[in-house]
Amino acid sequence: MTSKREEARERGALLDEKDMVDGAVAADAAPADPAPDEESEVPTDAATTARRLWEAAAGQRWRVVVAAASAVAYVCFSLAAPAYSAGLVDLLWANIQEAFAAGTGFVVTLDNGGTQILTFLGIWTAAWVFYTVQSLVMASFAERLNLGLRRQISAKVGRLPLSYYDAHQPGDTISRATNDLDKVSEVLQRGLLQLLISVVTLVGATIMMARYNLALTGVFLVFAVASFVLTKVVSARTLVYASERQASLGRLTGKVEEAYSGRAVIKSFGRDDASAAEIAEAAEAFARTSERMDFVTNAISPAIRFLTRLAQVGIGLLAGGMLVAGQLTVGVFQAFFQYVTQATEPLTQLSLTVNQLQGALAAAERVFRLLDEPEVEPDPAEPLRPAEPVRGQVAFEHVRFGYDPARPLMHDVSLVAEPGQKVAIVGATGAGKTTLINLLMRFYEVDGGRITLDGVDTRQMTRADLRRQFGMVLQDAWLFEGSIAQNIAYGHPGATREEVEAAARAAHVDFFVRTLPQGYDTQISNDGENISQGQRQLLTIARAMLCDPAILILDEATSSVDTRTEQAIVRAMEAIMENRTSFVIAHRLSTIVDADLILVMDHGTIIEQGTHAELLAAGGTYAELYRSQFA
Ligand SMILES: Nc1ncnc2c1ncn2[C@@H]1O[C@H](COP(=O)(O)OP(=O)(O)OP(=O)(O)O)[C@@H](O)[C@H]1O
Repeated sequence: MTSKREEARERGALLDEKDMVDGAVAADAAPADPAPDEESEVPTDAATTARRLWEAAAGQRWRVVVAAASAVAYVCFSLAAPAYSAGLVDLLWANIQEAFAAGTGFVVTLDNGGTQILTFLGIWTAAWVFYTVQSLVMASFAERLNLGLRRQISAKVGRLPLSYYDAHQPGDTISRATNDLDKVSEVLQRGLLQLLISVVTLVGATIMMARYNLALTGVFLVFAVASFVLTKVVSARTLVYASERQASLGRLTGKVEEAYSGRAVIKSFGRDDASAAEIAEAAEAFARTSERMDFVTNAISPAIRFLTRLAQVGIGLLAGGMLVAGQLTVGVFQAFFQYVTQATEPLTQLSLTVNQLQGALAAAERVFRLLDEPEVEPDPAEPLRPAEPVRGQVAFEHVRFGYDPARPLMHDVSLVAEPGQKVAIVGATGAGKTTLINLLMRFYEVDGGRITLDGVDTRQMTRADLRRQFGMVLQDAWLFEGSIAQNIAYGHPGATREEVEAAARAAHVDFFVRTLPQGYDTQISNDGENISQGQRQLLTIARAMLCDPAILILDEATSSVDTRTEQAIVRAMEAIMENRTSFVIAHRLSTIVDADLILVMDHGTIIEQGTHAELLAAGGTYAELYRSQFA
């Protein structure tokens, strides 16, 4: 949607020059920083978030159970392999020595160690199979959970009130359905079971070591505790740096987005250099935080590896002595080393995996926060409908409203638009013209009083029923990617080509469409950038024509179109208003002198209402405005 500032910039006669400049400068200076706690890497309530994720996984939980069982089986087989290899190596060693003593060569057969070698291979194959099963099952679990959450988000955004969108950047909401869910999925796939595997491996390998030799295990444990403490300290720093990096990335993308969307304003105010400098500064900050983050994460693994190598050297020296003294066999010696290697791997992983899990829980928490946002009031269970055909009588009865309930904007607005009347709304920028329409369409709910359509309170109708009675033609003519015919038929997808063309003719846009090489099949790209502002508006008039609504809301032609197009728009609007109640947000008083009712708004309230002649005779604000424009 075009921003208020852009709309204000485009408007003509009633626009205050100073507001326009202020608005544009404000656009330039608007902060785009995300709220710092929005992208936190630490969940505020990990237990609740984990429980909710578990609840969200209803129907999929068996997958976690299967994956966890497979993971444990994988660890058991991996731990069994070195122990089995100890016996195998000793057996082979004994057989080799025996063969040498007998002066015969040694050839492996099924009887002298071959069966054991095959069994050993079988153990590793089983470990590999279980690892593959857990990866596959966990991947499908994570993606299905994600799909469910993504569906919930997609349904949720339709139920969020517009006030939510006023208070949140679009990027934030999109980020919930993309980055955050991706993070949850990735960590669930790799992190969750990795944690289980790490813990079970560490404990299991240590027990196996202890079965062989307590002294050597003691040496290992000393180094293990030292590595664990080191990773803990480093991972705490990583969390801080990760949050800083995330925040600086948010600032950088915010600045780039701002520079992109505001490029015209930035250029018109000659602020290119300032904007580029801000981006460069944000990029510099991002590079600095990334550098710190990368250094810490990259430095930790070699540091831990150094410690584990020290452990291996220490254990090697000790175990070598024991081997020579005959306290250890060769098989046990090598098996012990395999356990040391198996147990040190989780040590480097553990703290970082915990960090990742925390980050994923924080991401999931943000997703749940979005899902918990208050929704629009549900439609009534037994909705009312105005009698068909809808006549189009609209009444505001003592309406009270404020975007922020603490700061009321409309105090007591009453008006009646009789069927078929043309109602013009005038007032300076920010007077509340759009707000009146927002309430009429129930984009926002009134705080007091009521609005009726043909005598039925609009809150007793479903929003869809209510909005079906309205056609809106806004200055911000929204077109989507598709053909011109599809764009015209947007509110009436089943319309035939003849109906589309008839609507286009009535909206005086048929001639223009026919000049295009592909006519009605011309594709509109990138929000209609290949179509001029005036033509876009004519297309949206044709769109409204095709729906044939009882009531029309028109935002009058802008001053940004040429006189011929403007005349076409005025003619099209006159045609579409015929025999319908219409609300016209007027920017030029010349076009509304024939209105049946003129509402003059100021500070959210209707300060005068009547016909042109009545208001002129009253000699109030309208009369003054009219004289200032036509004096
Ligand atoms: N979504 C919103 N959230 C909070 N305040 C808003 C919102 N939209 C408008 N306002 C405020 O409500 C008041 C009336 O705004 P409104 O958009 O109705 O004026 P308008 O007469 O249509 O102005 P313009 O001619 O510039 O479009 C203004 O003070 C505006 O700042």
